[in-house]
Amino acid sequence: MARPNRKSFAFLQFPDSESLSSFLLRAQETESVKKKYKFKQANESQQLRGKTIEEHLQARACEITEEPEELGLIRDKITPLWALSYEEQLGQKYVTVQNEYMKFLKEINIRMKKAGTIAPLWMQTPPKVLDVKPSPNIESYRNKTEFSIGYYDNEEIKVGFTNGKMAAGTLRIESPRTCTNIPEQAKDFADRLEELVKKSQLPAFDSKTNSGIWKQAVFRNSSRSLETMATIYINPTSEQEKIETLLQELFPLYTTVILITLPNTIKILNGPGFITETVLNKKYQVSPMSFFQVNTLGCEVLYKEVVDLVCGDLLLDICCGTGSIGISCSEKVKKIIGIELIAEAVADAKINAELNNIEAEYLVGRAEDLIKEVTKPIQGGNIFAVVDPPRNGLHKTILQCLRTTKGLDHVVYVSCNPVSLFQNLADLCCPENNKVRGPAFVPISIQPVDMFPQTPHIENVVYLKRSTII
Ligand SMILES: C[S@@+](CC[C@H](N)C(=O)[O-])C[C@H]1O[C@@H](n2cnc3c(N)ncnc32)[C@H](O)[C@@H]1O
Repeated sequence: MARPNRKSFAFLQFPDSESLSSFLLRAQETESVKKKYKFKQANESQQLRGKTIEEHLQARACEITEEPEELGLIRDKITPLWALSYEEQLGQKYVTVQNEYMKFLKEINIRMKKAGTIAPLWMQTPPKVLDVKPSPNIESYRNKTEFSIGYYDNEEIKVGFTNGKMAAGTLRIESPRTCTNIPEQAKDFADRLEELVKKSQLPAFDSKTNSGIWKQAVFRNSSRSLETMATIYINPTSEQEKIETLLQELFPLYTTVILITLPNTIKILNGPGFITETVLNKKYQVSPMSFFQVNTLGCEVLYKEVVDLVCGDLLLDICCGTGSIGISCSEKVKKIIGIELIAEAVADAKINAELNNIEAEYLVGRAEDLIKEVTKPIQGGNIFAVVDPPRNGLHKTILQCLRTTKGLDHVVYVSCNPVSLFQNLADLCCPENNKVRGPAFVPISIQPVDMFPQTPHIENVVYLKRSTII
């Protein structure tokens, strides 16, 4: 594969038409879940520009003639703030949020000037970013750890985290032992799986040649239910039976063991095929493909912030995952409608609503495609939308819909990325113009919550109220 710098396309080269057809089939299968791909035959001049796989690898080998960059420690990569005290970490995160907030206020000013409107009252005394709420646990807090399976220095098979760079020739897998955010149980799982992979004598994935069988693994554990879930990902192979037999050694150790043959064939080898977790006294079933907040105790702090803000007739839980935010708020609202992209997560959400005796409706699909259908029949007021999108933030269609839906006067924006958060808030809070319709929202509170100690990541809960009801 050759991907020109900063371009949203790539040239793919296949050794034969059989490989091409099987690739197109696999691409089609993954398409509906994440992205839509377009494929076309490269023309002659493009073909001339493309390199063969061998030439590509050779060129890369030549690039490695320079002294390789010194490889950093894996704990610096996974937990870059480990050397700071927890207070210093929180201080650093506060500054990150504050900086993005300042950019947002500046952007609102620019848009007001462009629209020729006068500054709304809230701009005279904008809310302050509140102090970061700390995580109750600052080490071993992750309830989900994703491991790569590959090689250390080209030879030794490892299950751990990727370190180094492909282009510098330093890419390798390292043990997670020094990373303080990972629980011992997950580290032990990595060691055990490593032994099994070695014992199998089947190749681990090699990113240089894009070949090999054992690819990755995900370990989930609940400190509340004490349940564990080991999910192992492999490339398609005629040795699947041998792998399944080997993985039986894990059965007595973990509640559930799952084998996923890429791209998406899921086989539950042992146990129920999910893990159960408790957050704010509500029970949740979490399947291997479903999102769940990775720090359970930190998640309680985060959700409590949301629950304290919500109080209405209808709650739209946008990007709802396993339904956990809506379900946490269930005592404060009459009705919940959740929208989520991943079908397995929606299946979990439906079960979770039942488990907690809550009536809720869940829709599978992209929120940007479903939001109009959901908001169109809405009548009356007192509607809350809680949005909790992935790192890249909300789609423009959703932002537009939030602004134009009558009766939807409260938005609680939960975000793991301050950059996309404040960019989206600019669209929700700027004055109306010919691109952005509907009365603006006003930021009422900005509450950072630390869910990821030892790392620079920070969650935020921002409460917005419609300007017309203030
Ligand atoms: C940060 S997670 C939040 C999940 C849930 N609110 C929670 O607290 O566990 C974001 C969720 O958005 C879902 N998602 C991603 N893109 C989406 C889209 N375009 N439409 C709907 N859901 C989406 C993901 O599958 C994931 O479950």
